[in-house]
Amino acid sequence: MAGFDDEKRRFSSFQLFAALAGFAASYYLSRVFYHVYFGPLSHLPGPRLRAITGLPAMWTTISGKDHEVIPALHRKYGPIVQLGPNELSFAGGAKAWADIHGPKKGVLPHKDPVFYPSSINGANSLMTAGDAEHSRQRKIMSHAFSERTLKEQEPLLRSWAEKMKTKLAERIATGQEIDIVKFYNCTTFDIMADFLFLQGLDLLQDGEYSPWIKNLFNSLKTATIVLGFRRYSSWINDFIEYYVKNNEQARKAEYEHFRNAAERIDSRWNRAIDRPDPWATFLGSLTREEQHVTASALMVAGTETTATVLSGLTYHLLQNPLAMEKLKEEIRSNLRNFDEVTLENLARLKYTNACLQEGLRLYPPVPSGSRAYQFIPGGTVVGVHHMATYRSPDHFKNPDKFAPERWLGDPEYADDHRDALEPFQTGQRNCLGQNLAWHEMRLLLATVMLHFDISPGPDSKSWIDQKVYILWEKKPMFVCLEEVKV
Ligand code: HEM
Repeated sequence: MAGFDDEKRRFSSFQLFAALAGFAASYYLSRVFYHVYFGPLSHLPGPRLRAITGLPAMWTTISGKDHEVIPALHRKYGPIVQLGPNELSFAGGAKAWADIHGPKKGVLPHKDPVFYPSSINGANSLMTAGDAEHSRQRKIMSHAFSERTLKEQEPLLRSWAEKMKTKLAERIATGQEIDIVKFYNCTTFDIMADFLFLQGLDLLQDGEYSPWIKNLFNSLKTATIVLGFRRYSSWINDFIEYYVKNNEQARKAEYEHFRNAAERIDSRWNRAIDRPDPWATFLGSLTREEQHVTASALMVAGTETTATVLSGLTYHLLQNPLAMEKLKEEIRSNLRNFDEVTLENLARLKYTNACLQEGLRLYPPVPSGSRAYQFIPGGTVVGVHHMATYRSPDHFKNPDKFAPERWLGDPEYADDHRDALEPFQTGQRNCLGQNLAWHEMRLLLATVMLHFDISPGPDSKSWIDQKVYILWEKKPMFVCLEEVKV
């Protein structure tokens, strides 16, 4: 009899559990059903599965395929695509840029805190600062990136370009292989370190990455995978925020990057130099903690980006020998020797500038763009997708073709929407370093083209087959260089 009672109790507990589970499942399904068919995003195009679950968006991100999958979705569904239950991607050209990022007086796109997690020391850089703090920091920092300040730093920039040229020539003499991507990276990291810390990182000296920079590149894939999971679920995000935020072991790579930048900032103030140091003014107006996070941010934002454009452009020039010849001809006929390679002279070279625009279009350094969030409805993450915009036939004729002429008034490309290209983003949160980036890109490109004939090395055609972990996972690009007497 007792056995029968036990059995009955067990049966009713099972029934209760099943009823609760059934209730939870139907509640969840009805919410999903409501969201997909009647919710505020229900009228927007995109695959139904993506409206139901964030899994496909997570998978696209962690498999490094954002740059292929999202443009393909835009080609199928149009300029607005729902990527996940609360995520929209835009590829609508100039209007999308203006609607999402501005300029709109007084309205800042609020940044997605998942994409821009809090820093190690709790201070904010421009990238993560809230609205009020952002305008204070931006005002302080904008002097450092003005044309006047950059002109003051011209000798420093030119000295690094000259060093790159010397080191490339030395490498040719040794007969060793030349990975041009590495040389561009070594140069841009040395330059940024020299601005920030008053001393380069000695990367160009041997044409090799230091452990700090190797660690930085290696950590991008893990960071993207963590980001994919954080965006998939607010529970996972909360868990990571709670358990990982102050766990130095779990954030080892981040801590190492931060410490490397912070230590060098501290020692910059004890270093005596005999050259102008315009960055002292802006860095000195930030708190020491802000200086640390700002240096950490600039050692990524102001380095790899510029080297990426140069690498992508070199790839496209190697695949388009006629364009390469035209570029060399413009540079060599206008600049007779390195003394004439000045920021002012370089800004006048039309074909050089058109090649760089085309390089930025075909291979934008942050291919997926950043995620701001706005209020359509509250909390929906929105962003303009660079690759989807720039490879869209709605905006550019022959979108996959390298055609610098499209920036030079060629009637064949008269209907291109040139104002859709905004690699530096628009609005109050656009790239503060774009003037510096332009000078640096022109200077390093012209230095290579003036002094060397460059031709493809082994496997260079397939170099472009890459994944994206926030930034391009750039492979080595081996090239054959021959020095030209100028
Ligand atoms: C071709 C090279 C570059 C490209 C394509 C580029 C692109 C961008 C983009 C798209 C943003 C917006 C990011 C976001 O909101 O998440 C940005 C922000 C920023 N970039 Fe660049 N960047 C380049 C080079 C540089 C350089 C050389 C520096 C400085 C040395 C720099 C400093 C910054 C800073 C400080 C911000 C944050 C601005 C703010 O939030 O107010 N960038 N950049």
